[in-house]
Amino acid sequence: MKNIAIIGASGYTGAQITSLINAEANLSIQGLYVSENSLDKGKPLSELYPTYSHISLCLNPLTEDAKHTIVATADAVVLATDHAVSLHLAAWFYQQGVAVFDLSGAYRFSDVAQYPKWYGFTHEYPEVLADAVYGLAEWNCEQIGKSKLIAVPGCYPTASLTALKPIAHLLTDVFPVINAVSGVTGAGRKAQLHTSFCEVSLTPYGVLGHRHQPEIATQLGQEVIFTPHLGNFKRGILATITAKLKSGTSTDDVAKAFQYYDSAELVTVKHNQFPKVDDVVQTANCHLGWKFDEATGYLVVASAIDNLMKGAASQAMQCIKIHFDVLAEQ
Ligand SMILES: NC(=O)C1=CN([C@@H]2O[C@H](COP(=O)(O)OP(=O)(O)OC[C@H]3O[C@@H](n4cnc5c(N)ncnc54)[C@H](OP(=O)(O)O)[C@@H]3O)[C@@H](O)[C@H]2O)C=CC1
Ligand SMILES: CC(=O)N[C@@H](CCC(=O)OP(=O)(O)O)C(=O)O
Repeated sequence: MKNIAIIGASGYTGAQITSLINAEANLSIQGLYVSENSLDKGKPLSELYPTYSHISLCLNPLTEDAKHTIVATADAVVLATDHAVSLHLAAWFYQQGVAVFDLSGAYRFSDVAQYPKWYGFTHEYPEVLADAVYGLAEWNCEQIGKSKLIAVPGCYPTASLTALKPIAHLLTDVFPVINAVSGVTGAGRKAQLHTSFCEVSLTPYGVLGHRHQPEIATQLGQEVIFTPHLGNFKRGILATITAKLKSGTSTDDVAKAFQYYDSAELVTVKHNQFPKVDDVVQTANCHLGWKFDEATGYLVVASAIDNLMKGAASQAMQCIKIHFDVLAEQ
């Protein structure tokens, strides 16, 4: 039995992973935490999320005492907090010997030079960062098992990399073009004008400047054009990607490349059939669909995930299970 503290549990991803951990026989919840002065401290999680009325846990303020109790009693912490909050908490818990599963972007780049530009802070913990592993579950299983600091990928990078990594060896110098639409929960639970009901309307944002572009490019080993869009739905991401493949590539070559996922429980690949967001919402699955034009060498591959699940909480759960080998204990 592994005991897990969840910090940022009142947020969308934090509440989601709380429900997943609560449902696992071999995991227990050490406690749910919000910031020390949170308006929600002391409230039952179910007051914020009546859908979780079966979870009778309250939100605790993350005081210094609480942090020390977590170190003494928890095997791991999940950080479902903003990048700038995770930056410090991840380093502190990691240095105390607690395994850290960070849903933020604070440890996703191994190069410290990337942080000021994309996250607006200088990374103060290069020695901790050096131990961090990128938690793309279907690709980095061995490393996730070994490191006690897992940087769980962003939602758009999960959708994009799951689609592109199998065909990375077939790409040319032509940058793959990723157009992705996300539901509004991708922006988190806090009130913001651009995510309010009357403001949301399908539109691109972060054009040629979203922080997930370098995250995808770094992990793929190839530059990409990435354009995110905010859609007027709550959950889910659909990334539709166009890529020019090497001259002489056949449809069979592409099919063979996607066979990488033949043994992957959560990734489904279809040829000439394209995924829908509704089919993956509330699930841990990624649905891929592709079509290849041998005459022009262009591939279109679409990838659908639930941003709060495969794009955050359920991928963190995959990492937790890999790391602790929870399934093997059952
Ligand atoms: N939403 C999504 O689809 C995805 C999000 N992510 C990443 O996951 C992280 C969480 O995102 P999301 O759930 O959307 O965010 P939310 O804004 O919904 O939730 C943030 C949580 O952090 C808490 N919090 C804020 N400051 C502190 C602090 N100093 N100490 C402890 N808790 C704190 C908040 O509670 P309070 O303010 O009351 O203290 C709240 O519980 C972010 O880094 C995000 O980038 C990654 C992939 C997908
Ligand atoms: C719709 C929306 O706003 N989505 C978020 C991405 C959420 C996510 O995956 O984020 P992190 O890399 O921040 O962890 C955004 O574009 O910033």
